[in-house]
Amino acid sequence: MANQGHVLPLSEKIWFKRTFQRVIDTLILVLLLLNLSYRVFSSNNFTFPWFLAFICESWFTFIWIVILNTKWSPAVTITHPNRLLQRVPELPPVDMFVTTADPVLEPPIITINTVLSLLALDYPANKLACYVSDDGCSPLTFYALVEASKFAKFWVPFCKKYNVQVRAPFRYFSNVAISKSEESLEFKQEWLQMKDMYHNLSQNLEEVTSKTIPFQLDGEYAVFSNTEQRNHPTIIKVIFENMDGLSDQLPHLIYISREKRPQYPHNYKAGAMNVLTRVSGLMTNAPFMLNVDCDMFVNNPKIVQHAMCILMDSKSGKEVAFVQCFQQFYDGIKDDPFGNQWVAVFEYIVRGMAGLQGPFYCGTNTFHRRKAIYGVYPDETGSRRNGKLEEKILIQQFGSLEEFVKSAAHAMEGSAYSANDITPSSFIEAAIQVADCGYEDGTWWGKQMGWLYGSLTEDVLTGLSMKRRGWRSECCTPDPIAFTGCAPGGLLSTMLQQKRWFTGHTVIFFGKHSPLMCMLFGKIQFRAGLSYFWVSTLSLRGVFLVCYIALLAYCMITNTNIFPKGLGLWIPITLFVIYNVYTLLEYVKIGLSMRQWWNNQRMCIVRTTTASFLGFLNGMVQLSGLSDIAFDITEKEYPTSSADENSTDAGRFTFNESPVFVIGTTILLVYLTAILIKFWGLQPTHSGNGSGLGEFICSTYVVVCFWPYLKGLFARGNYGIPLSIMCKSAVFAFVFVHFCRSNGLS
Ligand SMILES: O=c1ccn([C@@H]2O[C@H](COP(=O)(O)OP(=O)(O)O[C@H]3O[C@H](CO)[C@@H](O)[C@H](O)[C@H]3O)[C@@H](O)[C@H]2O)c(=O)[nH]1
Ligand SMILES: [Mn+2]
Repeated sequence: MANQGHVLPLSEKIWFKRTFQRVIDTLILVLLLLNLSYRVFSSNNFTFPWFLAFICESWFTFIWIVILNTKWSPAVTITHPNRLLQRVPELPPVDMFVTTADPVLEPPIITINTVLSLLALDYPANKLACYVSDDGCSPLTFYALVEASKFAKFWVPFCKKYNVQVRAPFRYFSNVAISKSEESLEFKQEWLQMKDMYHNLSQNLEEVTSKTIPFQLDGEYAVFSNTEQRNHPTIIKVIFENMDGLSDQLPHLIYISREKRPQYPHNYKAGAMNVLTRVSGLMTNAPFMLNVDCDMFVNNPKIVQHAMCILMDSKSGKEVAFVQCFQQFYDGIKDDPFGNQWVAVFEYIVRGMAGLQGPFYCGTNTFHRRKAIYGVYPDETGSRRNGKLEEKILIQQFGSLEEFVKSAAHAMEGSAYSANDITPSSFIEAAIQVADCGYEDGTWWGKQMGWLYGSLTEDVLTGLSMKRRGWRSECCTPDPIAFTGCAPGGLLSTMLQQKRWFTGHTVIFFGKHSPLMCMLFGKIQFRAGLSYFWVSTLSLRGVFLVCYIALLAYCMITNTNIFPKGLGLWIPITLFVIYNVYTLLEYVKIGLSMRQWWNNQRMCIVRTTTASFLGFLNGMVQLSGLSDIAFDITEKEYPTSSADENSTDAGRFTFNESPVFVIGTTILLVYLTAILIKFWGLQPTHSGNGSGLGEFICSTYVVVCFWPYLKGLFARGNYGIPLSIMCKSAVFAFVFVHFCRSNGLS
């Protein structure tokens, strides 16, 4: 039986044929090139705006080449967990990491739902350990976890007995009703019992949260007294231990709040992940690690088996550093009004990358190979760097705790995991040492290994550095989907999230781990490296688009043109039409609506001019060392029954005084002015070519994209743009228009 497993592959990778898409992709590229050459050869039009347009359009053409390259040969990896099961004695252990950082923005009830879904995975419990990192140092989170582990003793057996699919109780009970008559009486009774227990649990947490002094900080909780979020010693608590190593019990559950001191940078999530890696290295040292954000619960309980099919595949699995599952969301607002669900991006871009050296690391829903995180090269066997496993070198790299260095050496040699007869709690003291904020001083942590520091998108950076060493990655997309999480609730949190990402991308793009450097000096392949430009230029696109949009407005206001007249105009027009029809078809093909397509197109313009542009500026500030940019945590909302009452308005744009709204409002005001100037014939007349149809179509398109802002100008309350934003934008718009007119008339 075991033999059979070796003969049949655990996973298979299939590349799709996409002839039609390739033809259209190429056609669009040809049109873009045609447009550029037209600009070069019609030199009689040569002016500064014409030149700027040429630069921007060259950039757009370059981005199209990046996209075309990325989408050219998509692949899907099919996994066969049933074959894996024939090798049960070989199933490797997996350490599971959950990060949370703020009990208010990330309510503990959400975190414990994620934890419960992990504890209930269809995988031998003695091979799993769940570590929760709490950067909020919150007794509430700890309390919630303790209560959750009590509930888990009933919940996990229930899920396994009835083969429940969604094992995060809040989702399970909100989706499933037991009306079906074919269900057994026993099931119905147990179901009601579980529902009751979960209800009590969440009520209890709600009550505790609402009190000003939730509970006395004594006994188990005494360690939390006199702590501040940014100033406290390490707290590690083993909440549950699978003492006897039984496969049908519960996995270990461990709470960690790493030490924080004001004078030490804590490096946000990357710092937390590195502490988790070290603490788990001491306690369980599993060769694989699963990383999820606190809101990303398991949607497919067999996901570990699927991922192991890829990582354990005897043929190609050895070079895979990480397995990435798509980021998908539950209860996403219909038709994705804020463009934060990324469905088409995962389907086309990430799948496209999967056909090259693999998808980028998205920060959550990822299975890592511990060895790869430790900075080993894929072909290194046993010995590491210079061929020596010298302890001195290892101490320099991994830090001075001997116990940990030994565990790391084991992990790197890939020596068989010895069933741990020592339980996690016997390592607490050592674990506290490696969670110290000074432990990493002078070591390689965050620089050459572990989660890398310096960028707010530690995920992309860390993934790139592994690719640089020659590792690959794979997508794992089983049915049902692996994990689902919580998309940002509104326009503002979406923009702030994306601004953070784009700040991080800017830093990566200009840093030593930029895709270009990885291509030149690392083992990342050419096309894979080029596909990384898709992510890492997301911020730079803001600069070019803002320039282009400003240029168009300039043309309208000063009655000049950047688009050709006559026959030449057909090039951009054809391009515009084909591009839009083509992307629409792409959406329809994967079952998305036309509305969603339009929302995403619109948000692409809004996002790029706002989040990308600001992200770029922020990134520049960070690179210049002027100030450090903080990681703003995205708020996670726990669905309450009152939430869907106003669901019809859920997709409406809401505004507030945040400066992120200034750019959009300014663009809108400038364009409205420009169009008015054109209609009232206030444009200066001169002998040259005036602005024409091309400029007019584009301006209309921009205004249509910012339509929700236009409505915001006249709406009230949350839906209206606040006066202060309008005033600031009006000043900017006035300055711009004035500048154009004084320049254009001269
Ligand atoms: O100091 C911090 C800040 C954040 N987090 C955790 O990091 C995760 C991601 O934070 P979130 O606010 O949800 O950010 P998102 O933008 O939704 O996250 C995406 O983008 C991040 C990079 O910007 C990645 O780290 C994430 O994994 C990825 O899901 C959450 O679990 C947080 O608890 C910490 O542990 N410590
Ligand atoms: Mn998130």
